[in-house]
Amino acid sequence: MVTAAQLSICHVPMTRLSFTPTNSLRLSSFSSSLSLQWKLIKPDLTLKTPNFCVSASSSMRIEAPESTSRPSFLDRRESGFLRFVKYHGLGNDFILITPEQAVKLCDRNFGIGADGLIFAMPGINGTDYTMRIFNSDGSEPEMCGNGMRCFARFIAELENLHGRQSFTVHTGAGLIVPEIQDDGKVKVDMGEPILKASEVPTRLPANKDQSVVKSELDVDGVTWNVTCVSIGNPHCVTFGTKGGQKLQVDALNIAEIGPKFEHDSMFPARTNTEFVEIISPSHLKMRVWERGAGATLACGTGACAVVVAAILEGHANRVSLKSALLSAFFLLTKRKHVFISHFDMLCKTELHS
Ligand SMILES: N[C@@H](CCC[C@H](N)C(=O)O)C(=O)O
Repeated sequence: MVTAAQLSICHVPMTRLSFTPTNSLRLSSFSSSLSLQWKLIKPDLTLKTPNFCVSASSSMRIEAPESTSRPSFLDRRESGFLRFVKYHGLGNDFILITPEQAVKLCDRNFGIGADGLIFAMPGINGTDYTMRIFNSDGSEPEMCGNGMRCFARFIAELENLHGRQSFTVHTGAGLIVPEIQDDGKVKVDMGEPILKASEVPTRLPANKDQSVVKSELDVDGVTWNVTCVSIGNPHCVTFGTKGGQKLQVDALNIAEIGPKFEHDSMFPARTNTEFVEIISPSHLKMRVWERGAGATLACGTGACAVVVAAILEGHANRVSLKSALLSAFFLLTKRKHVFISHFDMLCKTELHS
């Protein structure tokens, strides 16, 4: 279930970027605001800038967002406090804020703590909204599956939308149309997976059809079999080493091996990496090392990439994440699209081909 946490953050009135809670997302000065505030955050017990302080005190509480007749939960504020909202999709967590509050707060010890920071912005190219996401290292990925599900819920809360809804969202990976179901859960058509090596992108030698499927990648003297897929963002999926034992993902030192994949010269844009254990032909287990965010509990684009790679390598059609909260499967139909959706503690990934 996607839940929300609210963190009260001590706010000292800002000279340049004062925050005015609003329902409107029509804002134009976001880019310059972001670059200004990005530099202001320094890890310290209490973060202080001339404009802003984040107190690591006991002011955090977790609560479900209320559904009231009030116009927006962002409008509810106590004097001297700003409300930030944090959502997670299966533990893959994000701070959702409006551009006026553009501050990097992903630090787990001295900020709110999150895998990424998402900006809900005005739509461009005729879309309803634009989603920009920043990894916890400050890099900007093209797309984020769980982030898009959280984004859709955030927009629904912000705009007081109820029932079945869908809207168009511009992302770095193009147009995405999340669908909020009647029960509030969000399904996202993640589009057609990209397999062409140069577009993933990867420098690994491609097969005749230009894809990199079950290819060899040397990492620290060990040869891994990998399949490279872009779900708008780059993924390297491995089911194990060449001629090695079946991968046992719980035993993997992901903090050691993950960065080596991420920064391998074969991946000019770095890569997200999914390590996958074949539990049975109908059940896969995955751990992910995310580009720019490290080990996370779940990854929507990663789950889609694993499903695609499993099909291409002929392994299986079900995926479960280490968090044990996620089980994914695919369906084959006429459109070659992958979908994620959320059913209580189940995240469904489907490949429509
Ligand atoms: N966790 C996300 C992916 C976030 C972006 C990723 N770290 C990247 O840099 O591509 C998901 O749910 O898809």
